[in-house]
Amino acid sequence: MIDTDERAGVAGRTEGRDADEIRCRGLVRIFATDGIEVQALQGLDLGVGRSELVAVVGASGSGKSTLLNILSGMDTPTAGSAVVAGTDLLTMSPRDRVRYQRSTVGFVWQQTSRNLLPYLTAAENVRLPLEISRAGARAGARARRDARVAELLDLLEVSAVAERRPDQMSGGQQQRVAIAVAMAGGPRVLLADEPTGELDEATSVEVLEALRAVNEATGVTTLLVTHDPTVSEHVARTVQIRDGRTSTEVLRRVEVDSDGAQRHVAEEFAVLDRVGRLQLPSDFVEALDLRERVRLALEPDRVEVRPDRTEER
Ligand SMILES: Nc1ncnc2c1ncn2[C@@H]1O[C@H](COP(=O)(O)OP(=O)(O)OP(=O)(O)O)[C@@H](O)[C@H]1O
Repeated sequence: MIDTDERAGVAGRTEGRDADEIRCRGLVRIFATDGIEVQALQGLDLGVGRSELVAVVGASGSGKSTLLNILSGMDTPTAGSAVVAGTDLLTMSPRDRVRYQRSTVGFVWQQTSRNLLPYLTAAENVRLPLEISRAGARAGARARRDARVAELLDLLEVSAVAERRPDQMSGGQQQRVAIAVAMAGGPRVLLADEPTGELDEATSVEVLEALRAVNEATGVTTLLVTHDPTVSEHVARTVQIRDGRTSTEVLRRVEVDSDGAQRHVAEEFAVLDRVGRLQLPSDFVEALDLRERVRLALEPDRVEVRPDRTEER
């Protein structure tokens, strides 16, 4: 839970630093169908550091899938910039795109059918990308590939179902095998789209913990998108998208008090973009009945936002 209701603006971090493994700046994606334009992303800024694990949350239609489709190289933004593991996603050639999708990023999707081949066992599903990738060819010896498959299944704690096909596994086991498949090629970035969308609460926690374990063990930069706001209880950084832009961030850390007891502290921040825009949380807007115009005042240590009551006078 959020300990405090005070939401401080953080400048710069979400905007992305040059060293970030995922860096989106002013990302815009406009869809035009039947003469109607939808702005799915409206100048989104996001930076994810190397080896960081970040959850992006947002309501339906907020732009999560659009963002992930761009980061996975399946869609191209209308404007802005997106650089992932040194690859500029706006300028990459078709050949770069194939290489990017095969070796730079790994994906886990919500639907098992998109992650795993139904007629292969867990071990065969994990072995497949190794056999078709260059890394696998270099690794050469079959024994080394087998060792890699065993290592990944062990890391994801699914060794016991190695010889089972997807329909003989639970939903949580299927998603953990899917993470092993995504990690097989040794990607620098792991992208997960609603990886817990079809799972019950307990199994969702199990899959989130598996993603965290993989992130910690391998240092793969991990970004997952979900509509489930409770994900912030399991990851150190949660970024909220509202109307195609990042609006708030929840940062979670462990504090140890003088008696050695551990306490989880979560703080929510408003995101300030490069040109000074921030979105006020809707509950703040409603509480003070803020509409159209507000009054701003610069105090020595803060900026005040007050309702404009001019018309009431
Ligand atoms: N191919 C498309 N053509 C037209 N509009 C689209 C297309 N893809 C997405 N949109 C629109 O863009 C907006 C953002 O969609 P997106 O799928 O990214 O949201 P989301 O946050 O992933 O939602 P959900 O959780 O429901 O999947 C929505 O208004 C959606 O209708």
